[in-house]
Amino acid sequence: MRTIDWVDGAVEIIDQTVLPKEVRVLRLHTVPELVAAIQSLAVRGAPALGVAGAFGVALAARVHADDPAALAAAVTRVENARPTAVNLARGVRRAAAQLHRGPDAVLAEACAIRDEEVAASQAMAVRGADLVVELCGARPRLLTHCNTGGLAAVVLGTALGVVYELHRRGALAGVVASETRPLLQGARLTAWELSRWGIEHRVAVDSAGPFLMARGEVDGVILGADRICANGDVINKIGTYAHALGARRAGLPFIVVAPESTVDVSTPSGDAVPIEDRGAAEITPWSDAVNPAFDVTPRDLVTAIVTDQRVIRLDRGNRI
Ligand SMILES: CSC[C@@H](O)[C@@H](O)C(=O)COP(=O)(O)O
Repeated sequence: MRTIDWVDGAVEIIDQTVLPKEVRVLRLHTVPELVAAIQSLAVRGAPALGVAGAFGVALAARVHADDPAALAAAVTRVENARPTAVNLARGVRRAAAQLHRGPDAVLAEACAIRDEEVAASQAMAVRGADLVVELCGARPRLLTHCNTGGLAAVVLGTALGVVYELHRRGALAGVVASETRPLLQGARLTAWELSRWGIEHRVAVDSAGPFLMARGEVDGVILGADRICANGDVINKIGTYAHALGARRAGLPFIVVAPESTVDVSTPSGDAVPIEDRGAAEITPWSDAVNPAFDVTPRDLVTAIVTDQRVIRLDRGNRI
């Protein structure tokens, strides 16, 4: 099942704001509807955002075919809907590069991006599972954070695709899904996807992660990325850095799985990445708040990055 697609002239997504209580399909016909879905996290996760961005340009190209100024403004709105995951701007720019050839060419490019992400998920699952067995043992217990499944990547996913592949091989002893405050992508979305796949798992509060590692309850950490910088710094959901510190202290492998579409060599390091702050309303009605949605894990805490094309062993000095 594709969690985002182009169907009969509209973008169809599974509304991730209402899972797991309800499986609701949303049809998005306009750029404002698509931007609202991105900003509410009805569609989210770096690879899925790349596809959403490209489909957004396809919507804009149809509606504003005769109005170049309105078309440019709509494309910019989609590109700026969220700032951190590089896939969104990248998907938008790739699709927008076809605008001079007309709406059908834009849609074809967006569908190509979708298909590339599907293929990338399958490649990462196999390569990542091989690496996990090498680094974490034959039947590891893994901790993951946020949601990196098909919901975040059209089908299968990045880190969660690796988890699925290990399960398929009979090479998985357990999964801890870190709940992922404040929007609970782990407790709601990852738990839902693991249940659908028949994979046993336990949800833990985010702050339990480093303690579970110290107590010997997991053999490795595997998660995704929203942007991988030229120096190897990894930008991912807030809480990732704490898990990386815990893994280092416990001597555990810390593995990042992301497609090449998330690798951004034009961003030199984590310092240069705009980190979305989602405001106080998401976390407290009583106080001002600081609510960074992502953090920066420095490259020296990362054991390896698995993409659809390669394994980058940062622990061995490999470079992006
Ligand atoms: C395969 S998804 C990798 C990342 O995009 C994921 O870990 C993440 O941080 C998503 O953040 P979100 O704010 O839910 O879009």
